[in-house]
Amino acid sequence: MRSTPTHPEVVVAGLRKRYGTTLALDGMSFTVRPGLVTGFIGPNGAGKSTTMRVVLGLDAVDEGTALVGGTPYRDLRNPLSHVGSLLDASAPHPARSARDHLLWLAHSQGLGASRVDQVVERVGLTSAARRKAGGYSLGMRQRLGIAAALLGDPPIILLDEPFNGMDPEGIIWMRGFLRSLAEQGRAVLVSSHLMSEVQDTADHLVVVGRGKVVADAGVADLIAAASGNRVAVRTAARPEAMALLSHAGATVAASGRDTVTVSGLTADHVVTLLNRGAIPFSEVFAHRATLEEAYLELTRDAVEFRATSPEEVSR
Ligand SMILES: Nc1ncnc2c1ncn2[C@@H]1O[C@H](COP(=O)(O)OP(=O)(O)OP(=O)(O)O)[C@@H](O)[C@H]1O
Repeated sequence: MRSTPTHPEVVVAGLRKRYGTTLALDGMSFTVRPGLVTGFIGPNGAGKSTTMRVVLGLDAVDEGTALVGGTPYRDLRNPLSHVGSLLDASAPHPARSARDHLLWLAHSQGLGASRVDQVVERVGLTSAARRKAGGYSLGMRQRLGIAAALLGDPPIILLDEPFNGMDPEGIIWMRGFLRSLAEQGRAVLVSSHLMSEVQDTADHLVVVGRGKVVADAGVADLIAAASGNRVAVRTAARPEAMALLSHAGATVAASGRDTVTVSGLTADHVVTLLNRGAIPFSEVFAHRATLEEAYLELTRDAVEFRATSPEEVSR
């Protein structure tokens, strides 16, 4: 049976950390709550791995606190039964099998072989568990790392880029697996630099850029915020429609093959203007952003190199 601490949460508050001239963490603050998969997402170098290392007591900070179940990680008496983590899925000794690796870890925690067999089965490695880990694919090493994280049956799980190296079948498995961990009441933090990896899995998103949080919200709220009050127009006369609406004071952008997204005007106003200008259109509808768009918008200033879209026109 799992012993759950009273507050199986991770609370990160005001973390600041500098590596030489690089400010890796610049006031990073958020909470990871039980029963939810929290996606920890941001471009490369945003500070995700550093934050996880700080939470796990592997890196010191210049300022701020990171608490696990109300306690700094280093003060936990039996840490692996509180927090399971996957930071770097480098293989264990290549000549050692997954099972032997896990047995060694389990013994260090006073756990027996039956727990090893349970976690091996849970991550779908049973048929490969007695093979040498040196021959494992990256996806199999990720599963082995997750099995190790689960050994102590912790209520908090931190996984850094667990989708790395997984094939499509592995990704589908991983999504369902993360959901099941949250449904068991665990607090699950999963980092990724790709929104597509976490969008069907996460309940909550902490979006980071340049060492700090740029959005901390439920998935639906993020989409609503990114959608704004924009209107989309489908038209065969896109250049004319863009010129007319832009002239009327709207901010317009081309999207898809034949669509213009418009902000600054109501749908009624857009229809009136298009009719008045005799510009044909097949549809005018409320624009709904995708999570990917929301993410790109939020992290726009945090990405060092990004190609600009030649289609974008603003007033
Ligand atoms: N040990 C280190 N020494 C020097 N700089 C570091 C070190 N670790 C991280 N950094 C720098 O700190 C910043 C944050 O890095 P971090 O690895 O935490 O980002 P990340 O969001 O996990 O990125 P990625 O998705 O690429 O893993 C980066 O600019 C990185 O180069």
